[in-house]
Amino acid sequence: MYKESFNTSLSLAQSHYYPSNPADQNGGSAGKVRMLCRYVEPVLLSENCLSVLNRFIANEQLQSISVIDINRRAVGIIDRGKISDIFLKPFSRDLLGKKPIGELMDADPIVVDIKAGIDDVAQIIIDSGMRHMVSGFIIHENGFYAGMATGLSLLEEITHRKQRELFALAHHDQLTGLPNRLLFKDRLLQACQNADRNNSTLALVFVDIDRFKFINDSMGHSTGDRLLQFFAERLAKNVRQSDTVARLGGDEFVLILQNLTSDKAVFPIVSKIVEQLRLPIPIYEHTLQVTASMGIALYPQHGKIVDDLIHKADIAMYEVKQRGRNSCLMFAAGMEQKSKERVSLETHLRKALERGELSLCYQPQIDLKQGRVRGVEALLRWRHPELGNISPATFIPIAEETGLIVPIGEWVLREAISQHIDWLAQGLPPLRMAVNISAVQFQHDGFLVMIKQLIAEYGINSGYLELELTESVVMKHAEKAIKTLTELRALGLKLAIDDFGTGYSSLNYLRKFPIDRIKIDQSFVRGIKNTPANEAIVKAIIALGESLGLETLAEGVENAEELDCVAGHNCIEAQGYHFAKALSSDDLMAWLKSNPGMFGRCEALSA
Ligand SMILES: Nc1nc2c(ncn2[C@@H]2O[C@@H]3COP(=O)(O)O[C@H]4[C@@H](O)[C@H](n5cnc6c(=O)[nH]c(N)nc65)O[C@@H]4COP(=O)(O)O[C@H]3[C@H]2O)c(=O)[nH]1
Repeated sequence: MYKESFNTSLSLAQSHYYPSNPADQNGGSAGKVRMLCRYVEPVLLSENCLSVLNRFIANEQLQSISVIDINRRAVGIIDRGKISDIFLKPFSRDLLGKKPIGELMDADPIVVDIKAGIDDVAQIIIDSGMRHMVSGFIIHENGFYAGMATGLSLLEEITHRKQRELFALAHHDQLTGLPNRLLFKDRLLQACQNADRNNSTLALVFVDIDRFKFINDSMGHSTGDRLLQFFAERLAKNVRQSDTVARLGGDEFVLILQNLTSDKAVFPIVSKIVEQLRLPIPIYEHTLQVTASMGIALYPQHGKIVDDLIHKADIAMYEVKQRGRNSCLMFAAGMEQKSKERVSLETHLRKALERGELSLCYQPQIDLKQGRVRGVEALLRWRHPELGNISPATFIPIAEETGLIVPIGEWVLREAISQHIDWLAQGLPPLRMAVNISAVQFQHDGFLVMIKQLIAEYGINSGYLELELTESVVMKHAEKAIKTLTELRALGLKLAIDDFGTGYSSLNYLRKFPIDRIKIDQSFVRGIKNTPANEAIVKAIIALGESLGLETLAEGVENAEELDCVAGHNCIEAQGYHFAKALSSDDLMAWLKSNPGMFGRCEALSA
């Protein structure tokens, strides 16, 4: 029976293995003494010293031998050092050889249950002043001798565990527990090798939370962290165990989907994930609804080299962002060229400001009742020495994504204010100066401070400075927007909602926004006479403005027909090619001179 229990312990000890996935090891049990247990034939208390000496001589691996009583209970331990020390003395073999072992053994062994935790044993050894650290301790199971463990094996186990912890730390993301970039690359390499062996396809999917930065900045970092954890859980729940979900940093996640039966097999999986990610996420007292953009690259179709594959999945994800987010796309050859152009444009844009390649144009805004210029809209222009004129529709989104819009936006405001002051100095009546403010700028922490500083620095009458914000910028996180708009209003600035009608507006909020003007988007003005639906919308927006006490301005008026129509519905102001395109300061002067009625009597222009 004892033999049986010894053998069981031995086989258990031998069969123990460490899981290969470090995440499993990390989350696994703290480790039992069972894994240290080595079966060593014990000696009986009544045996004599010589027989024990012979065992040590025959087996150099033995550091110590345990002593059991006739009931097979551990009662002592004999250390190799002690035995050899005694028997090396002259005549000791003869003198002590026939004595019972009980006289030489350490009668105070550390005996531990096989189920005890390794940490507890380590603590017992430390508490006993490190006794038996080398020789070992005796392990019992249900009161019977089960084997021995040396302190060395305990040390080794603890060291391994520390190494595993360090491995897990170095290879896992601390916030979500997912593999990090380092481990992800390793897994991807392995997955590619597997795909080669099995002749199968794998998909690498880049996942990015849409507008995460904004959520993180506006709702606080702890909400952001919680969101990332939820997001990680959702991703992990929606893939197979054999697949990998990793976090590369920030809000960037990746999936490695293995053993796909065909190229198309990835779409149902990814579409399902997109759907699942959209579901509301309860965080503290909020319920957040986020979306994600996903880019897919296939191995081996889109790249045989891991870095190449990563690059392509990233390009595909970027393309999804460009097309309005909240979707997934597979990499396609054309995307790469577009991405290269974008990167090159971004590099040029970074230098555009310091190289003086940016300038402003001004498009007149006309009061329709009086037929006079009331203001101008400042529109940014970029002329690159080799690439020529680059449209703001192309470079403003890049400036927004890279954060360059913050310094560029400040430059625009400075330039526009300087121009306003310059025109006044030239004797022109004050013109309202409308400046476009992008979402990134508006949400930037230093925005209000910067505006206050500019007003103080230039001494501009703030009533002539109008900020244009799009509908979506103010409607999203409307409560916060109301606060900022109210502060801007208190500084005396005018506020306009740009591209009105293209986004989603809550009438309730619209009522609360301290704004002065609604700019009707040009898509409703275009061909208004022949498109009854557009005319109805324009009419409704004008009526809405009237009822809320807001002025209205029709954008993109290109001909007399469109002008008559918007004027006929009592729109207050208009701008568009029918009057003038966006003009340089000099051209605007020339235009004003050739349209003398536009300013009424103005000596500066008639000079
Ligand atoms: N087809 C047609 N177009 C007309 C007509 N009248 C004006 N436009 C164009 O419509 C755009 C109006 O500006 P937006 O809606 O603010 O749209 C602007 C604005 O969103 C952005 N943008 C321009 N300058 C700035 C800036 O300084 N800061 C920021 N954040 N965005 C700017 O770039 C967009 C495009 O600007 P632009 O290319 O200058 O294009 C301008 C203008 O040239 C017309 O009768 N017909």
